Amino acid sequence: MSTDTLETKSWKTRRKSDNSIFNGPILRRALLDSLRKLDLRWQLKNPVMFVVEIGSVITTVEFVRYLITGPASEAFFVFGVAVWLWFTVIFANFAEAMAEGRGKAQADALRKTRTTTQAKRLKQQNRREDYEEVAAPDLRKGDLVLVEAGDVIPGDGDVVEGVASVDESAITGESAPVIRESGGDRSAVTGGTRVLSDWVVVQISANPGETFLDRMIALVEGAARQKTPNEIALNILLASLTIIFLLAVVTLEPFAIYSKNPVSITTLVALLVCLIPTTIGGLLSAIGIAGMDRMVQRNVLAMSGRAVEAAGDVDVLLLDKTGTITLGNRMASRFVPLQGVEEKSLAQAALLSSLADETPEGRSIVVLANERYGLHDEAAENATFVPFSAQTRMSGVDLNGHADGSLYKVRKGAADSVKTYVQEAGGSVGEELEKLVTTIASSGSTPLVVAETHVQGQDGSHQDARVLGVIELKDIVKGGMRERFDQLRKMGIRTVMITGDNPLTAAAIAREAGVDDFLAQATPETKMSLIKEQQAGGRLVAMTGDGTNDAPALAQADVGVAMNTGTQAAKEAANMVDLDSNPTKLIEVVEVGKQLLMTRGALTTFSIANDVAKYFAIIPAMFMVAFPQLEALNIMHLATPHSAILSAVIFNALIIIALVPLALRGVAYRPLGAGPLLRRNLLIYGLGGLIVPFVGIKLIDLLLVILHLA
Ligand SMILES: Nc1ncnc2c1ncn2[C@@H]1O[C@H](COP(=O)(O)OP(=O)(O)OP(=O)(O)O)[C@@H](O)[C@H]1O
Ligand SMILES: [K+]
Ligand SMILES: [Mg+2]
Repeated sequence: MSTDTLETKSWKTRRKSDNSIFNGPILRRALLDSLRKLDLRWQLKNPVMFVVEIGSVITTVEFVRYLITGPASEAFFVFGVAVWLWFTVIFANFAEAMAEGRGKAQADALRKTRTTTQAKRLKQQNRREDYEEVAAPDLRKGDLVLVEAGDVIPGDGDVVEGVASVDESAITGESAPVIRESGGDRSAVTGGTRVLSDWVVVQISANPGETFLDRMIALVEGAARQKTPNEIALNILLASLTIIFLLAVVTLEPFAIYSKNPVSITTLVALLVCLIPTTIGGLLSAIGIAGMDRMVQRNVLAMSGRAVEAAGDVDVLLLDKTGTITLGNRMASRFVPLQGVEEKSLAQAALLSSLADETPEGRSIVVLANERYGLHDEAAENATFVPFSAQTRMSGVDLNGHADGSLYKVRKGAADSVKTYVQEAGGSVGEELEKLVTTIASSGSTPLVVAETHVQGQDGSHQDARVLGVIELKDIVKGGMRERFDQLRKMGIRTVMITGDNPLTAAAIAREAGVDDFLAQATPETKMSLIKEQQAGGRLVAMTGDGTNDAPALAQADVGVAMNTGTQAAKEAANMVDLDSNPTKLIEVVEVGKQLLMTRGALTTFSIANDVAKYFAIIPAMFMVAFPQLEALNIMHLATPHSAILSAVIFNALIIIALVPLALRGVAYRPLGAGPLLRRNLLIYGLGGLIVPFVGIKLIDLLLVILHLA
């Protein structure tokens, strides 16, 4: 038992202590992997590096040829070019392997937390005593299992009965236990976590091999990674540039032969490699993997690279109110009867309507009725319970008491829903209720209206409906919300709170939390259509939520972040899961996304600018003998044609390895608008890309001369 707790700790500690990118074991594994990735089949997915590797093979063959035929000086030069071309490919492989390395180490640690547990599978529903022991891998979707204090939860699922505190450190790394309970938006449990106290019945929601832990392992390991549309587009651009330069270089040859100064194959290959965008070609995939990894560092699991990119461009953020902006344990705090109704009979009706209400709201009503009025939850005879739904916004009970077929119904729910219900049953709703609801809602609390109906006669012809009073549900806005929303505003992101609650409560909470806008009385459908509307206007929408009623919207959003505490439905629909269940995590998610886009943009700019300088180094070197007029181009004054070419190739390889840390860490993020950010990057990486190679190639050339290598 304690061993896997230890493993758990090590996965978190590893992550925390790991902020230096280069650590021993990861480095060793990456070095080996960069040799493994020399396999040409692997290189096929990266056209730029594929061409470089073919060039390495050609120059190696050339070297062997010169070894045999001489002259030795030429063999020496060709050897230098061949070696540095191999290095170019290996450095690019190394960048990718380093990016993958941390994920692989985490996947290993996670695998160790997968223990083979025994499960207590219930033979029938509602009979907790009656179970059989089976191995966790034998569980299937839909199975019900009992998990008691001390047991490891055998698979992913939703709590359908009971409340328990759960140690989820195996996946979240947080040691504080969390509460998981049936009925509300905190029902999801994850296989491999442990129940600390009490018991729960869990309905298994994933077959073996498809669990959250499996998906998490595949994700951090990069096994599930696919190229994003942006990456594919950039790759096509890089491939096109490569083809253009390839054609340009090939057509140089007849030109050179005509000038009676044929250029060697090695020189042509060197020229080609220097001109094609090897820097970004070599670092592109590392940048993407590192972006996903930075999400994991922040305890966010991004299911796709596409979601991470979309996060960088988000315009609108939709947040759900209860549990996301507020603490979410909406508790009944008082019963307020209408005139002529006794407080106790309101409490009695409220209790009756909540006996089978498994939501936290419902349970809190039972508790309050109990504490305040000593009322007890004796099971009602002949009761049909009406569970809460986000569509009806009501819950209650029908009591079929008497032989004469009379019916007694109690309903509680959102004010407008219950009002409509009462009016449809022939009752009336007065001024007094209106005022009461307004007062409670304006304070940010949620009013639940309680009504009763007596139905008489076999055909239900005689109905008598009336409102009894209101239950006040109190909720609290989480701390630090306003600051976070201010920050989002600075980043150019609009925040909208959406809630199933009434407009007055929504307005009060919205004001207190400092969101830009809100939408009240939202159903799952309206949440979804709001997102579609925004998307139709060309905006990228992010949404955070936890409830089952958020699931369709989470799936529709460009970036859907589900709280780990939420329901399985929400977690499955979303394309990110926040293990810390912190709704304002989206700020960090956006930052990581922006950082990814900026890093890719900056290194692409740098790479292309960079190649210009190599052009100035190599072209004069190639043709100076034949065309002395080209002296004007020879602004770098490199020692010899050979040293010029070799210096350019060496620089071209070294720049990749030099930029690996930047590719892995990402460029520094600043909350600036898109315009200033672009200008700043063009200045640094465009201008830098132009200047750095001139200096670098010149220095390498000097060094080669000093060392008598050229
Ligand atoms: N157990 C319940 N029984 C009856 N009515 C309820 C119950 N729980 C909530 N309601 C009413 O239904 C409304 C809608 O609830 P729903 O869960 O869809 O949204 P919400 O939790 O208020 O908001 P959010 O979407 O931010 O979570 C609530 O505002 C409340 O008035
Ligand atoms: K290049
Ligand atoms: Mg809700």
